[in-house]
Order: sequence, then C-alpha cells, then structure tokens
Amino acid sequence: MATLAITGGRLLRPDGTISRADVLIDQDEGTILELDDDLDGTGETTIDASNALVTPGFVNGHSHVAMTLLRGHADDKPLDTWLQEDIWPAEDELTPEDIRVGAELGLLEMIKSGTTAFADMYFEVPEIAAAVDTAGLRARLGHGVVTVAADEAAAREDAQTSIDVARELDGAADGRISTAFMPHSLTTVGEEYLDEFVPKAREIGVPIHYHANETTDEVAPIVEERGVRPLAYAAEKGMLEPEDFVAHGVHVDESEIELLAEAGTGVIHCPGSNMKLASGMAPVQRLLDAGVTVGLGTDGAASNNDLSLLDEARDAAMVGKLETGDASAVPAEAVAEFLTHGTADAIGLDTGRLEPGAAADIAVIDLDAPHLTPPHDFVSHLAYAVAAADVKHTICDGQVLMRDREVQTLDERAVCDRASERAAALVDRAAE
Ligand SMILES: CSC[C@H]1O[C@@H](n2cnc3c(O)ncnc32)[C@H](O)[C@@H]1O
Ligand SMILES: [Zn+2]
Repeated sequence: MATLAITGGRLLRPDGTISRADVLIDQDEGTILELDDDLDGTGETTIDASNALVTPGFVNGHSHVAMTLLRGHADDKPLDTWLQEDIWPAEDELTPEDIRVGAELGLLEMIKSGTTAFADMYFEVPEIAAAVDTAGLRARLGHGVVTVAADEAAAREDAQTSIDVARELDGAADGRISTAFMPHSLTTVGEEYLDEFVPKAREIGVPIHYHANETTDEVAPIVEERGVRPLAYAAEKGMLEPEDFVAHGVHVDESEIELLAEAGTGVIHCPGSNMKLASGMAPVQRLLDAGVTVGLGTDGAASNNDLSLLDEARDAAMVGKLETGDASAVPAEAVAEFLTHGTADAIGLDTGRLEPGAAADIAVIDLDAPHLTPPHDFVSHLAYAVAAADVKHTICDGQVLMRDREVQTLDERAVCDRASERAAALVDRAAE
C-alpha cells in the first residue's frame, strides 16, 4: 500500500474547530487512514505542513470551467445582454478542442487555489471529463440544455444528450466523475422538454442541476405566464428533490425558501458572478436560518473573473453582511462550511471532511505570510484573508496534484499558451 503522511499541520475538523494533527493517507484507496498526533515517519512519502493549515480540498458547487477561454471577453454587462450579445455567439464557435483546453486552464486554476471537487454545466462534456481525468480532480459533470432558440428536433436531441452524458460518464475517471441532468434554467428550457426528460433523469438516478431565480427578468415571466413563483414551478416539474441543486437563488421569496428547506434541495451561492452581472444579492442568512443546504460556486470565469473559491468565500461573507445590514450575518464559520462539506453535501459528493475513512481530498495552506499574521483565528483567516497563492499543496483522491505550487498533472506553461492561442482565434471567429 502506498502511503502519504502530512505532518505538523493544523487541521480544520468537520465540526469547524482547528487543532494540530498529522494525516496518514492510503494512496491506493484515496482515503484518509488515520489522524493522529505523531505520524511522522509512517508514510512512504511525507509533506511537511508545519506552519500550515490543512483543510479539506475546496468544493466549487457551480462552474462552467471551459469558460476560462472567454475571461475578459465581455465585461460590465447584465446577464441577458451579456449572454445574448457576447457569450452565446462566442460559444457557437467553440470546438471540442477549445473546450478541452479551456477546461484544462480552469482545472489548473482550481488546483492552484485548493479546489479538489466541482460541479460543472457545459457542452462537449466528454472533453471536460477527459481533462478532469488527466488533472486528477473530482467532479459532477453535466451537459447544459437550452431549447428556447432551437427547433423541436434539435431541442429534443440536446435534452437527450444531457441524459446520455449523465448515464455514460457516471463513474468515469476511476469513480471521480459523477453526473447530473442539467437543464440550463426554467426559462431557457421549454416545459414539454422538462416533462419528457425529468422522469428520464429520475430513471437513471442522477440529480438535476439548473440556474434558478438569478435575475428579476427571469422570475417575472414565470410568475406572469404561470401564476406561480419559479421554484413552485420547479417543484411541479419534479425538479426540487433532496439530490437536486440550483445555482444562484438570488430572487427567492419566503415561500420559495420554505419550499427549498422542505425539499432539501441545495442552493449554490455565486456572489462574485451576482455582483459582476448586477443580478442582486441572495438572502443567504435567511436560507441558512430556514435550514437550506447552501454551497458556494464561482460560476464561469467570464462573470467572475477567476475560479478561486477563496475569493468567493470572502465575497460571500461580505455580501451577506451588506444584504442584511447585520455584521453577524454569514460569519466565518458558515463560510468555512461552504468551502468544504457544505457545498459537497449540496452537490452530493462524498468529500469535504477530514476524518478516517473519508476521501483524501486536501488543501495545505502556508500560514507563513504577513497577511496571515498574527495567528488569532485560522477560521477567520480562511474566510477573510487566505488567497489562492497561499495554497502550497493540493491532494485529491490521495494523489498529489500540486506540490510546492508546482502542478504535477498538467503542464502549466503549455496549457496557458495553448489557451491564449485558442481564445484569440475563437474571438476572431466570433467577430467575423
Ligand atoms: C448550456 S451550458 C451552460 C450555459 O450557461 C451559460 N452561463 C454562464 N454563466 C451564466 C449565468 O450566470 N447564468 C446563466 N447562464 C450562464 C454559459 O455561457 C453556457 O451557455
Ligand atoms: Zn452558471
């Protein structure tokens, strides 16, 4: 059995406390064998974590990882204009190879900021799965369905692709890939397709993930046409189950918060994207008070503009206070949960907790930095002060994906160069 020991660190425990312990990992099984005071010398290989914080690898609950190619392509616009005028025309020009390279770039960024698991909605999902396989992360992947602008045959084919991808890729990359059925949103997918394909998702036993209540423009037509709020409509369509999770949930009213809490459906909060697109502020503290499982997501790099969940954590804590006018709202402890098992639970991945038997998905954060001094409270540092560049080692499924900031599974220089070339050609094609 190959073993790895992480020694001398301070550990973020599942109950949110931090205390010293070494970690022994079974690299063949990809699990934590033991947490103890002195495991020095017991691992075949060792990572020295003295003056470091050892946390579960961070979990990104909503991304479009290949959108890194569109980072900086269209800034400072609201959601609808941004999608219609800039993003969708550019995405029409994407090739499978573009998506592979864009995904590799996004995965590099995730590894370098301590993320080990994520949920992703996009096209050409086999390309993204191949990148995940190579990079070594854990993911829940799905093909995003949009039927609004398509004829009936194309719309049905798109929805069927989402079901096929969910069935065929579940368990890929040695079990690190899980899947979901992913209709883009309640306004971009026609009711007839939800009626036909939601039962298919249930048959194959995968969760359903979609954008919901992101902007007021998205809520109003549903209320006008159907006389119910969007999440009541989602419940009618069978899309509000405990395994399901929605992205954004910005404009939810009290009745919808209650529905989410009763159903056990997760909400992935994306504060960076919501601020940049001026979509609004999600009522995160009210969701938490009602007992809703809240996770954290970056959304894509074109609306964020980076994929570091640490930035998202700080944004969540800050915007939570701004939204309520209450400085005690969305405290550091809640944010530490969002970064780890909170989001893992929302997207149904078994990760995010450092305990014997758990997945060995770990981020080691160097605390030896002026902005992390003095060492009053490491949970506070995690929520408010740790930056992506402080992540020193990233481990997923027991494998070291980054050691001393050197990514082991992808060639950083080559991926960045290829991504820049492909992005330039893509933007030229879209402008023609
Ligand atoms: C059909 S694949 C996913 C689809 O979603 C688009 N997208 C990116 N960010 C957002 C957002 O904040 N709200 C809604 N849709 C978004 C992405 O460009 C893809 O087309
Ligand atoms: Zn999104």
